[in-house]
Amino acid sequence: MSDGPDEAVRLGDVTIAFPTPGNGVFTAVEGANLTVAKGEFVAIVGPTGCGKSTLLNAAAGLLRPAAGSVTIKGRPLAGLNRGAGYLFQSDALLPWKTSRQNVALGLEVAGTPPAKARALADEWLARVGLAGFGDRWPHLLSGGQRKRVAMAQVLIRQPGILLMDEPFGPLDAQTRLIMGDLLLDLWSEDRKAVMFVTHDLEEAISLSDRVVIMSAGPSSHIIGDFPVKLDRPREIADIKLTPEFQAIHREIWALLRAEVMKAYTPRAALGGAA
Ligand SMILES: Nc1ncnc2c1ncn2[C@@H]1O[C@H](COP(=O)(O)OP(=O)(O)OP(=O)(O)O)[C@@H](O)[C@H]1O
Repeated sequence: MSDGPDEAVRLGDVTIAFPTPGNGVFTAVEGANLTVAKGEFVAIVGPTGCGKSTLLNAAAGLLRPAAGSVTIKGRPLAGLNRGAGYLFQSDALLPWKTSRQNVALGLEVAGTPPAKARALADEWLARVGLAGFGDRWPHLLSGGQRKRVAMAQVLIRQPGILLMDEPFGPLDAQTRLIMGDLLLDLWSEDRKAVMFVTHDLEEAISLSDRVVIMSAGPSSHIIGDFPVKLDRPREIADIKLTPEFQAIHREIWALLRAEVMKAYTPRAALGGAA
């Protein structure tokens, strides 16, 4: 892959450590390498607590690596990654604002005249399947509807890269499928780069162009990088039934399973310190 302009984000030999009580240090991620090209949808999967969110937060500029580099389109990231849009497990809807006001907020803060921001918010609400819900308060929306508003809130700002951390985590299985299809529909319109953290391997494969696997922590790093050559456009429920999907699932699970087992095995049993 070429350097710089074709890259949305590159994490080069990134190490991230957290202070622990008593002047200790906990190295969550060590020497992680990951490049996401423009237009590429990359899923990051790994055992619980391995450092997926930590890596995403480094790409967001929310965490500063102790060693290594984060570059955005070839330029070193200094401070927050302002070209990124974030979607987390819990949404950031303000309860005292309507759906329309929540979606328009980012544009208004950036200086778009309120009337224009609200008109664009209505357009985005329609694109996420919530036409006519502009006056609805967040507490009157279902979990899936709130997630749609949150998606519109992020996408309306036309981010260069989407950083998603288990965005559909709290939703029921059917709603997750529907939201995955919606995400793919919206993504296919202009193919932004996406870093998508999930613990769900099926979700990772069905959405992405590449699945990267992190080792069990601490000092987690990337141990597998699998291209997903499934046809697009994809209908998630259908694609999961194909032999191609099942073959790649088997291949990745063989690696991931071993890491998941390590994450549940006491360190002493692995020969490390207790
Ligand atoms: N601010 C912090 N201070 C200390 N330790 C932290 C901090 N943030 C994360 N960690 C630790 O770093 C490791 C990686 O955490 P992280 O949340 O990135 O994992 P994850 O793979 O996203 O987990 P999960 O799948 O359970 O959401 C964990 O052991 C966690 O306890």
